Amino acid sequence: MIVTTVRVPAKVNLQLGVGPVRDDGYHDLVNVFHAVSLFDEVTATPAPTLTITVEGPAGVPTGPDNLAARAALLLASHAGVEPRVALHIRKDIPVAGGMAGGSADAAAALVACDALWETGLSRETLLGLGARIGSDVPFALLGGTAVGLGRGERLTSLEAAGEFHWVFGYADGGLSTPAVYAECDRLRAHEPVPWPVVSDDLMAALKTGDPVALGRALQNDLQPAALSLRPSLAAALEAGTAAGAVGALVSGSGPTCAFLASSASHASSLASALSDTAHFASVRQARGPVLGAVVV
Ligand SMILES: C[C@@](CO)(OP(=O)(O)O)[C@H](O)COP(=O)(O)OP(=O)(O)OC[C@H]1O[C@@H](n2ccc(N)nc2=O)[C@H](O)[C@@H]1O
Ligand SMILES: Nc1ncnc2c1ncn2[C@@H]1O[C@H](COP(=O)(O)OP(=O)(O)O)[C@@H](O)[C@H]1O
Repeated sequence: MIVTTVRVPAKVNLQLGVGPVRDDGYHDLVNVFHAVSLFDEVTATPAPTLTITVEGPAGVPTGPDNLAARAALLLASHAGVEPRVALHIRKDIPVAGGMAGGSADAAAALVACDALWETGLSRETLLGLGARIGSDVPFALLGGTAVGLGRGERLTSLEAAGEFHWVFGYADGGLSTPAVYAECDRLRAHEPVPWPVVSDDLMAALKTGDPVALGRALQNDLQPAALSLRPSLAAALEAGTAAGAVGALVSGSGPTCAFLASSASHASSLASALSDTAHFASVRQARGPVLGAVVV
């Protein structure tokens, strides 16, 4: 029996510039995605009907609202095949953590089902189907470091020199992405919201691979909203800075905190210092950039 397993990374947003809310309820973004070495795995096995099983944290739906199920159904209907597949998801990416775990699983399911059903869809078609599932899904297919415009789905890959070393502080309990965008709108209701532009400092830091410069250039317009909804994040970020992180920010819509280290060994000592605090449910070390969804 053919079984296909796809490994797919989490992301952190190096820059998340959020423009005014659009008529369709979405926000135009400058979203600089960076894929990091925390992975989910999706295994596709032939089965009479579509089923989803999840290994790992609680709180992930196993019905048609699982993003991997939506991906399998969309691909089947696009390719004109029956969605006869059992998808098993091994989760290591935090749920509702601002690291795009659900989007990652959708991207992995697209790649796994395309391989299992031998539908041979082009990369462009998979990216297009991904964008219909969620704004972050195309990046999980692409990986690396990339800037996403529009909702975040119009991607251009960026060259990044070398490797960056990260520490992630997972929280107890997630934050809802729509709720964080709504809080961002509420906080900015009485001020002009400029159109976001790509940060020159960030682009320069990526070209040279200098972690200190990258740390200074990290920027997340959703961070004030995440902190407003989860005030304890302020002290959590401060703990990382106090422990020597060269950059500290909320990952996307949060509540995961991302800390940049200056080297692999610095990341190890930072991770162990943060593990000794009470700010995080767990602390993980990772490097980036890494590849997007790949068959393993
Ligand atoms: C904030 C980010 C940063 O990368 O991700 P997370 O940190 O949550 O993982 C993304 O913009 C989340 O992308 P994704 O989770 O795919 O969002 P979608 O399913 O497309 O949209 C969910 C909801 O988020 C809001 N949304 C999303 C994208 C966008 N450009 N503007 C928005 O306002 C809308 O309220 C939308 O209904
Ligand atoms: N495969 C999946 N993994 C995780 N969450 C999923 C998945 N499919 C659907 N969801 C739902 O999507 C919500 C947000 O998931 P996730 O992508 O992990 O968050 P975020 O957008 O913050 O990165 C979850 O709370 C869950 O209800």
